[in-house]
Amino acid sequence: MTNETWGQIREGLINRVGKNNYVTWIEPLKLSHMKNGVARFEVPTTFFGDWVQRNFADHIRSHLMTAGATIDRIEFAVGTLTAGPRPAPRPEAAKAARVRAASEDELPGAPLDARFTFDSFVVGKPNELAHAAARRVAEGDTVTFNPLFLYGGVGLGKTHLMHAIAHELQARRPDLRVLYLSAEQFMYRFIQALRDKQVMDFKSLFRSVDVLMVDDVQFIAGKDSTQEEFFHTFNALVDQNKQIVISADRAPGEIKDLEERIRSRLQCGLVVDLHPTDYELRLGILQQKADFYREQYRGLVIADGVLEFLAHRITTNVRVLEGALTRLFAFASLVGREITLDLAQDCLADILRASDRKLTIEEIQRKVAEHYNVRLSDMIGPKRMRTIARPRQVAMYLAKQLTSRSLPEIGRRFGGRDHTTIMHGVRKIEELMAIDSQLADDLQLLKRLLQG
Ligand SMILES: Nc1ncnc2c1ncn2[C@@H]1O[C@H](COP(=O)(O)OP(=O)(O)OP(=O)(O)O)[C@@H](O)[C@H]1O
Repeated sequence: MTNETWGQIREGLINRVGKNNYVTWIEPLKLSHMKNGVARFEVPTTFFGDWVQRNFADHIRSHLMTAGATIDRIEFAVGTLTAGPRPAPRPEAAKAARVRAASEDELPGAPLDARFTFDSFVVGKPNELAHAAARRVAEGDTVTFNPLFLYGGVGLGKTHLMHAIAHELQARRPDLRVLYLSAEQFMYRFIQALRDKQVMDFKSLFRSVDVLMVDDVQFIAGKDSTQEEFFHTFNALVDQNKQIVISADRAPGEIKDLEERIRSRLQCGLVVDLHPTDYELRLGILQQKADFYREQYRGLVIADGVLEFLAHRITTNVRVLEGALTRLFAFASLVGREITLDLAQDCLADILRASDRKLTIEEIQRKVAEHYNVRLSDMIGPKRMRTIARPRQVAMYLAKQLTSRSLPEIGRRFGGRDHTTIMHGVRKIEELMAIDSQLADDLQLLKRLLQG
């Protein structure tokens, strides 16, 4: 394959990586040679090569393979043409390319996943506020809250919502310069700019955007100079009334080793929580994905009750839920069978087992404390009055019933109590349940809440 042929086929990558990324990172690549399963591209800077390697090499490789080439590896080299008819670039040309790589027109964003749109985002009680706030930002008209801070546990849709905002903005307001990247990529770029003595370029690039979206911001906690730079970028953009969207796995106040001034700035806008999914949301997501798979695997039948079973049993996170459904459809199509409950149990045994194990003693303590309106710290503390000791025993009982932890392990999580204390608590609750219907009802409710 020649560089000219590459020039013709590379356009197909626009759909995979998005227009911005295509122009910034794919177009400047020159194919220098392709032999022995290695495709080598010429790039303007080492940073450029590293970035493309990390973010787009897999896409490029699979694109080349689709075009009929056999490629095991993609390599990037700075301005060295080792084969082919093109002469090696002159130093001025390399410099011009470097300047272009950092010029204002190129945004160093991460690729957007085309599947993460508002259309494919299922809204339920746990995420309705985050969704509404994201929609508002995606209108791109006025900056009402700055920053929008989205947080929540693993796999609950933070990245999905951020990509959806970016897609929507690109469609509605193509004039806006929207930059989405992870906090890790922000740091990586910053360090690279320091190393290449291009900090001014870095600063002006990040200050020139209209919307900045930084995913997983907890990553920069404890990284002093990155935090410092982030803080200045943040302030400069807020001063210009440019929209910022941030995501993290926890609330700003709970991110350890984050400078106080950054924490307070992050709290200035709207902080919204993506709560753990509930049964209805999980079922909604499964139904949407199942519709998609029915299209892909025509003729496959999924028995009634299977989706409900999965929504009930897999409560960890949406990524696991999706993975389970993907595996189920793939497996059923391979063996040519209907997707029944039995098939699901067989095929997903490991996921179902892992999901069973996920309930933690901390969650039990939290739920019980909430239910009885006592402090979480009292669950592990020393207070002996009945209003506190009884809920604590309830939590001990549930920990024994709903987790596979041993009595000494449970004891350790209840403030280092002895296993005999836990045993006593469990027995006490068993006795009381038989005579106290209110307590029996409480336990039933708590079990239901905890098991999803
Ligand atoms: N409400 C939802 N509707 C449809 N799909 C969802 C929803 N929530 C999450 N997902 C899907 O679950 C997967 C994980 O979501 P995402 O990557 O956005 O999670 P995250 O919160 O960013 O997780 P992490 O903390 O690991 O970065 C994605 O495939 C996403 O499309």
